[in-house]
Amino acid sequence: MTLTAAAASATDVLAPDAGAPARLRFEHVRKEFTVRGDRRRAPSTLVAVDDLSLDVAAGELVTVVGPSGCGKSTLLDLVAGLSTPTSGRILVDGREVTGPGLDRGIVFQQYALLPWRSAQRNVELGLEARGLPAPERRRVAREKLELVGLAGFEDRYPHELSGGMKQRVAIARALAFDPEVLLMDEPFAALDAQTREQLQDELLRIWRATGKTIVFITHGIEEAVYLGQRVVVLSGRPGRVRTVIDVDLPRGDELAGTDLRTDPRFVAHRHTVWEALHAPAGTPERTGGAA
Ligand SMILES: Nc1ncnc2c1ncn2[C@@H]1O[C@H](COP(=O)(O)OP(=O)(O)OP(=O)(O)O)[C@@H](O)[C@H]1O
Repeated sequence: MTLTAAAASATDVLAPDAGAPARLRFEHVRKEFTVRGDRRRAPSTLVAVDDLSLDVAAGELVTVVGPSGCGKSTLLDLVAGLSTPTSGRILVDGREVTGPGLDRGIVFQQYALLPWRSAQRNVELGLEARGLPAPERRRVAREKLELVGLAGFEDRYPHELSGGMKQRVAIARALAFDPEVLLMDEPFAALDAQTREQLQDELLRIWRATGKTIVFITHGIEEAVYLGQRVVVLSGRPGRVRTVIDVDLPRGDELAGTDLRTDPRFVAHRHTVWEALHAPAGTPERTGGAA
């Protein structure tokens, strides 16, 4: 199916379920940066994201792909409240995001663990800021480390952990204060292929166990299709929603030890995302699954 053949209205693209209120809503978000001038050039304005609208339902796992520099990280910073939109709004459960908050947890590509703290104490960090008593902090941190498959590694320091383990600690830390939304910015990009695939499965398991709403940014088309219930494809800068693709694939027990990546439906979805990424600028938006 070509992109033009399945063009759909922007409203269809925005609403995963018209009846359910969005957990996360982007309303015509635009973000400009001022680029410093020099002796030859005057300062200028760079539009990183423009008129981006999207709804993410509670409990959804949405992946976001787009060309390098199209504003993916900018978008995540905006949701995290680390920067503010130039215009438009971002809402979490109907409340406008105006700064960082405990309703949003973030996992970056670089684990950002404190090297002088054990895995357990790294996970406890956010809980200390909330003023949770020590026994409660320890209990929650142990529970989250167990959830990410690190029971028994509580006392290890970051330098004693593999890259995959460090990223698990970072995920446990983000989950520790029980955020509504988990924001993940290319969290597995620095890992080797085998560890990455393992953590993708772990993330799906954690997502099913916790029911969190997850927005996952990635460069990888396969990763986007493997993880996402919907794949949001952004256009080149300024980033706009070009296409939203529903991914309808067998999950969990249905898979029964088979390699989903070789399933013809997976291959078809991957191709659809590839086509969307490589479509010429100005191609109409579309939504739906693979052809
Ligand atoms: N603080 C800033 N000041 C000026 N320009 C910025 C700033 N932050 C980002 N940009 C610019 O905004 C655009 C989008 O950057 P962003 O990092 O969001 O893209 P991205 O899609 O995440 O890129 P990549 O896939 O390569 O990581 C880029 O052109 C970048 O140079």
